[in-house]
Amino acid sequence: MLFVTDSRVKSQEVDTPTIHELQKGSEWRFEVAFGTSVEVKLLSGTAELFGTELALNQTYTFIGAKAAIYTWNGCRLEVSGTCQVEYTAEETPMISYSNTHFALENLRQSAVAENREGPRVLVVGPENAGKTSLVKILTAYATRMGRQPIVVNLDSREGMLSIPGSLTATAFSSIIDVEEGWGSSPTSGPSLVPIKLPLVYYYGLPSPEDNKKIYKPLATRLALSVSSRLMEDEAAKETGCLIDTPGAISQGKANYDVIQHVVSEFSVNVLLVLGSERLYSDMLRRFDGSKTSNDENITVIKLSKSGGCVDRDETFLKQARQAAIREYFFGEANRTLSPHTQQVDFGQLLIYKITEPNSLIASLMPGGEVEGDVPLFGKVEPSVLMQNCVLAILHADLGDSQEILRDASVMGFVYVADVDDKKRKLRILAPVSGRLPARPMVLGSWPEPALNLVG
Ligand SMILES: Nc1ncnc2c1ncn2[C@@H]1O[C@H](COP(=O)(O)OP(=O)(O)OP(=O)(O)O)[C@@H](O)[C@H]1O
Repeated sequence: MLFVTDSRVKSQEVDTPTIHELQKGSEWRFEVAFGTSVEVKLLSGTAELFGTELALNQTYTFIGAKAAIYTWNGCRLEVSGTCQVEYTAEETPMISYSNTHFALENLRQSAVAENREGPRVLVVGPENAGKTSLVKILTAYATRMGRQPIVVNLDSREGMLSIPGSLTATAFSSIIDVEEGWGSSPTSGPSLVPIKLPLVYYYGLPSPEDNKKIYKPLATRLALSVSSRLMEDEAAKETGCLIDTPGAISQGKANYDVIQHVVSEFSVNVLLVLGSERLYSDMLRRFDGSKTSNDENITVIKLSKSGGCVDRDETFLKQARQAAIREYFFGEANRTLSPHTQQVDFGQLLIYKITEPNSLIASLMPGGEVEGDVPLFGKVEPSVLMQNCVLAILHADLGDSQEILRDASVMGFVYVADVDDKKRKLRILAPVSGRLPARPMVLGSWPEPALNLVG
């Protein structure tokens, strides 16, 4: 979801606003394409978007959004602009989602009483089952009660407070931005909603299956950071963590090893299974009644998928990824950032390409002797193929081994605006000014090259 003040977009909003009267327990579902905008204002009553309350009389602008505004007690909404799809639904799973939140609250209270960690919650389910939306709702409900959940995103297809391709962990102590969803964390400049700074790892591939030898260790790194944060930070310890996952690990037994890995690394004690009877029964068989490493029972809970969940087509998802990359560097209308371009020589950069064992290119990678036949990364020379790609700068040193590169977190991302093969120079867009640090950089294949970021 994006907010922009663009005259081309605004000029389409000439129609008079529509008023929606929502009965208690219902939601207004809407879809807005990229390139058009819809403005929503709460005129009376109370309403929330994926758990985050809307303020009365404030105008929220949505671009490239598929979402729902739910009301517990009834409300009036004023809507301007054209939605691709919009309707009101009386039947929603919100009561069971809120019961889940209160069940987690009970676990948090007993964790405090027994000086243990709050629940570590894993959400699994097929693609578009509403996993991310549920994690947003549970995060928003927890923060509304003054809790501080750590939210972990293990879905590299979409970024959470970072660009797609990354895996993150973030402490949420303040509200989620209504217009932005998770949004991206600003690389510079002020923000209306308090800034959340994620810990970022770059996986650079769309699915865990693409390279489990990188994916699983990254999940382990995140789990280690989360557990040390839970040890050090009382508010986070009481609340526990909420983990979002990619649909791919829930679709077929071939990837259950990834679920097993995440459950054991994060000491997950609550497994929420969304929208699949078969997955629920598989998870029950595998985990129900088993114990975590700290001897707590693992509980598996089935939740139904919301009828509002929409299958997003590839064009929409691609536009969302492009918007997330643009936003990382440039921010949005109410929070513009100041990225900086600079020329660098080919020789100044050390770039590694992430290996995809399933792809043929991998077999052509030079060097590397880690784990079996295929190296994790291959050194690559800058070339025009990198144009419009994003590179992750790692918290690592130039001579570090493949395992250290694999386990290193991300300092920030840069964008390759231009490559001049003849002069052996690149034009790089960085979020902040100053010389690029002398650190290894990683090129993945996800997200795909961004279009025209600097024109
Ligand atoms: N109640 C709802 N009304 C309208 N849209 C909704 C509703 N719930 C979810 N959506 C939308 O449906 C889409 C799929 O939901 P979501 O991203 O939560 O699923 P997911 O299981 O995380 O998907 P994936 O596995 O692809 O990451 C999203 O665009 C989301 O905003």
